[in-house]
Amino acid sequence: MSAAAPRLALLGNPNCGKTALFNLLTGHRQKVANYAGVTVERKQGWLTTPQGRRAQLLDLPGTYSLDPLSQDEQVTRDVVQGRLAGEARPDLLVCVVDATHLQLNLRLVLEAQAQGLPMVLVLNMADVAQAQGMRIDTVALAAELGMPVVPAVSVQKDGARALLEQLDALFTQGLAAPLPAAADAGGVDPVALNQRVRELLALTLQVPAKRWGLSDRIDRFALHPLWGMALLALLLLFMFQAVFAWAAWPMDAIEAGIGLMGQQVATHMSDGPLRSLLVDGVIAGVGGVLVFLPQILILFFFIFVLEDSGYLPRAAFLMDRWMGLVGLSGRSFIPLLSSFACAVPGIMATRTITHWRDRWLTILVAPLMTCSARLPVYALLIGAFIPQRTVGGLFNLQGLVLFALYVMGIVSAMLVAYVVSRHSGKGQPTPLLMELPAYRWPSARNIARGLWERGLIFVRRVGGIILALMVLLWFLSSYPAAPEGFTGSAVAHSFAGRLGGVLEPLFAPLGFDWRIVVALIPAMAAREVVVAALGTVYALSAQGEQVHEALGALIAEQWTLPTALALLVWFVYAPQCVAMLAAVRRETGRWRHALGVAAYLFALAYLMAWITYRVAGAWGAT
Ligand SMILES: Nc1nc2c(ncn2[C@@H]2O[C@H](COP(=O)(O)OP(=O)(O)OP(=O)(O)O)[C@@H](O)[C@H]2O)c(=O)[nH]1
Ligand SMILES: [Mg+2]
Repeated sequence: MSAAAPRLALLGNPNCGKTALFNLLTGHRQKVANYAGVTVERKQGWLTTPQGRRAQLLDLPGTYSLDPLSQDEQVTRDVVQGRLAGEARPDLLVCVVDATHLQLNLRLVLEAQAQGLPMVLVLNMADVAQAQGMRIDTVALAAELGMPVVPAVSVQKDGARALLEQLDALFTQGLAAPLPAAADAGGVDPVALNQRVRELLALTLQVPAKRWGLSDRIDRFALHPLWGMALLALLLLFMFQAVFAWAAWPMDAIEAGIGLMGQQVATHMSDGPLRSLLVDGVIAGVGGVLVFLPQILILFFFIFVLEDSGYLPRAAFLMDRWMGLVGLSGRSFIPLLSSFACAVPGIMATRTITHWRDRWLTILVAPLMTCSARLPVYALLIGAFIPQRTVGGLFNLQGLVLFALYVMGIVSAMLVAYVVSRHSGKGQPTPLLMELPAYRWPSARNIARGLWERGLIFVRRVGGIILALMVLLWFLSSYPAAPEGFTGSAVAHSFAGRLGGVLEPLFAPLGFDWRIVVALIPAMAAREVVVAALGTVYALSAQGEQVHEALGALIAEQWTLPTALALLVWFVYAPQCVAMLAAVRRETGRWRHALGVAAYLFALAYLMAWITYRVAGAWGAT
């Protein structure tokens, strides 16, 4: 790229649509959602103006002020002031404001003016402002502020045309050289700032008389201490019911397809290592995980709807009091909720938490939220051991058990937070200051795109790391081959079987036999690998009629209920996820912290699985 290409940076309050604009201009697909604090690091892309000029565009975390409170806001200040090592200051600030919240948003614009950089003001969400009957005199605003002002709708195909044309005009003119930044970023007098904002609004903004909006009416119910909680519980319960109920037929279809493929290969190939690799390693292992694609997509469908609608910060508001009781702040809610998808972005999202103590506590318990990689494990075991029964005429028992496992993770997280915060001294309770965005219909395009991407990620994982691990596991479980006349399972004679045998005594108190232990080892890389690994190990050790049975049916025959329950509980706590531990190391800067997380999770997993095994056994569930 040409070294002379101008560098543009997007600056604005949280949730004003910077990332939506960034995606529209650069064609990227960064995460956009209807709550504050979605973007926590700087992202870079390229845009092309209608006249064919290229410019570099930076997306930044949202901030209310250039006087940063949290780590993500600090990134924004550092970029704007050119404090980031190895990175020049931007040549132009593209200030984005939510046109429906000018009073709040203009403060940052005025503060940014003290930075001495050329600026453009984008009045985003122009569609919403118009629908609310607002009128903004852009000409007067531009004259008052001394910078170009353009409207934009960042979620519409051509919504940034005015901005692009304005950029062309600016580039033709030549951008002014930046002046040195004001020494003290937050040094603007807040009283004077508010006064100036009021003046500007009086001159340029016409709003219709305030009506009770739909958002307010919904919120009277959704934020009610009692009804609001009931709604939240119902929403979550419905979600887990749907994960089982809606996924049934697509899963059956995928399973049938994979079964057919296995049979075709088995009948058309001559017996030998290659056939075994394909049937037992690839098809039984990898295919076994692929079956869970529909459930993962359904889970993400709900997560996307919740994110896009604006409901999440309401849930955070409802939960704030309860989180305070265990020493967590309401700010922890969204990072913890993101951890339902995956703990890695959840741990990254803790950058929005101001106090280190609150942040560390959130990082510590984030892995206890049930991530989507555990879903295949849960679904496999629930499908095999929990009967498909209707409870109370309404709920399906499998969905209820799944819900209970999620609740178990949440309750454990709360208990751990409580114990740790009691022992690490009382922190300052930080009040939850959070904007409640207006409710919005989730955009079908956004959701479809998100699901497509999620599906691709899952299939790539299955075809990449899981496939590779399964080939390796197949090899380790097939060699050395059992000698002629060896009685018992051939797998037990292999490398993997011997290793499983050595470790078996350690896990025997939990009811795990050597096959489960063998499957737990590759699952260190990623939790859902255990499903594939069980598929491979059981396919290799299947005899006679069992050869054509699906994994679920096989384990239902061979395991006792206490073993299955203990393994389920193991995965509520399981520390097995290299990516999560690496994220803890990255965000805290210390290996010690990552090892601490691994150790406490392992201890908890072992203890809880043991208790489950003993209690279920004593209950007579054999
Ligand atoms: N109707 C409408 N919605 C918009 C517009 N721009 C963004 N949105 C929505 O506003 C919400 C916030 O958008 P984001 O792009 O994530 O906001 P952000 O400024 O990057 O937020 P942070 O990263 O948290 O600072 C999302 O739900 C978008 O779909 C717009 O012009 N019109
Ligand atoms: Mg963003």
